[in-house]
Amino acid sequence: MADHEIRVLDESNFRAAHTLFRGALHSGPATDERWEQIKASYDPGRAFGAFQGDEMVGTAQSWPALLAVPGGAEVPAAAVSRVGVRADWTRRGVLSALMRRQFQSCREAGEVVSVLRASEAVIYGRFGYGVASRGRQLKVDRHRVALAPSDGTGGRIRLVDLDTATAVAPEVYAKAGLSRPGMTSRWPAWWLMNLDRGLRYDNARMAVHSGADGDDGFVVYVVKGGMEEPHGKSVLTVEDLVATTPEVWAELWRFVFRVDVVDEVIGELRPLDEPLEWLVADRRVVKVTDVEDETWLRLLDVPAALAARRYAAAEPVVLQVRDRYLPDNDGSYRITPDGVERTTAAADLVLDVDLLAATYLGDVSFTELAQAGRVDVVDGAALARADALFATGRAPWSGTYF
Ligand SMILES: CC(=O)SCCNC(=O)CCNC(=O)[C@H](O)C(C)(C)COP(=O)(O)OP(=O)(O)OC[C@H]1O[C@@H](n2cnc3c(N)ncnc32)[C@H](O)[C@@H]1OP(=O)(O)O
Repeated sequence: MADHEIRVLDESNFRAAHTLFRGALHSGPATDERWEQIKASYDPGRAFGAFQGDEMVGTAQSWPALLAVPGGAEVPAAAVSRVGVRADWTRRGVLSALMRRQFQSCREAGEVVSVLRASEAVIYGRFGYGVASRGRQLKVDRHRVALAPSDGTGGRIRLVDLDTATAVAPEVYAKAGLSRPGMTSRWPAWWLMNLDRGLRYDNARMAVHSGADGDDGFVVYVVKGGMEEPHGKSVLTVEDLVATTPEVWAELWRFVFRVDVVDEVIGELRPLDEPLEWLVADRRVVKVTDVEDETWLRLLDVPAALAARRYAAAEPVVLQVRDRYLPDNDGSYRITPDGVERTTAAADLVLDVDLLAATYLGDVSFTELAQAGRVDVVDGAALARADALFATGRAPWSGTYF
């Protein structure tokens, strides 16, 4: 019998859970002032604790969100976060128990998928999470930036204060919509924990673009170094950039490159196919310094998830999916451009549910996975069919870090 039990947390133990989570990541407890802001981000019924008696030894929580899938549908998703097990309790099955409980409760809430950002890449694959989108880290020497000619947008960019920022940003985000596979809606606590916190405590700035139809894009950035340190490099990091049109996207980046007393511009977890190189005259000034996993995706309800996305024109394929944690997902699925059905027909390709998640938004092809020996190939010709069916026009990307 397990030496701990999982319970739903309530207001009386949210703070202890937060302190436990921060401790697991080697940070100290939040101050009273910070906690006043953070406590609203705990959703009753969505946070769990692992207890031995009255002592909490592990925790995990989530927020309800929507995930955009290929074809444009938005499926109910759990955005999982604040996962931690006390260092003296690790490797005793506490996270495994928390995950099982969380899966159960998310499925009861009708959530089709869950998404998270992983502190370490070795943790979540066993629970059926796969890397479904990635981002690239960019470094630009601002002194070498010459912007390619442009007519601009005819709009205007203005710096805004905290009150305006917190009013405008969610509206612009809604206007822009979840325009690529992998994007998620942003829940109220996300804005609080990111935009509000950044502007209030971390010296972030927000610039808003407005055009003929009002506010239609914004960029949040923070500048560090420079004047604070003698002879230091001044580095501007783009934290968030949301645009309703490609023209506004370009104008916001041009604005960023024009901010004075900046030596270097950094973009973190930017889309793999963001055409920043084409915005500048010399494409070599845009250095890709890293490519990292962004969305870890768990298909909680495989039939519903497969049915929610669209498929490109190609001959059908039968995928057999293995799911150790949620065995009712186990089985074969016939995928066609017209829809998906469970089938007893022989499988063409066999793969684990974490790898299906990796293909789901279009980040990796079946051929690539098969080449690495991660897919069992029954019919080699099916790889090209599966790749064609699952192909999407754009690299999946979320842009919402939590
Ligand atoms: C979404 C987010 O919040 S990401 C943040 C995640 N949190 C952290 O990184 C904080 C620091 N780490 C921790 O708190 C813990 O190590 C956790 C939460 C990652 C894992 O908790 P544990 O209770 O130790 O996991 P549990 O005992 O259930 O492990 C299950 C399996 O995963 C393996 N595993 C779990 N975490 C790790 C890890 N970090 N590295 C390698 N293997 C791991 C275990 O060895 C075990 O393998 P087994 O089934 O073959 O025996």
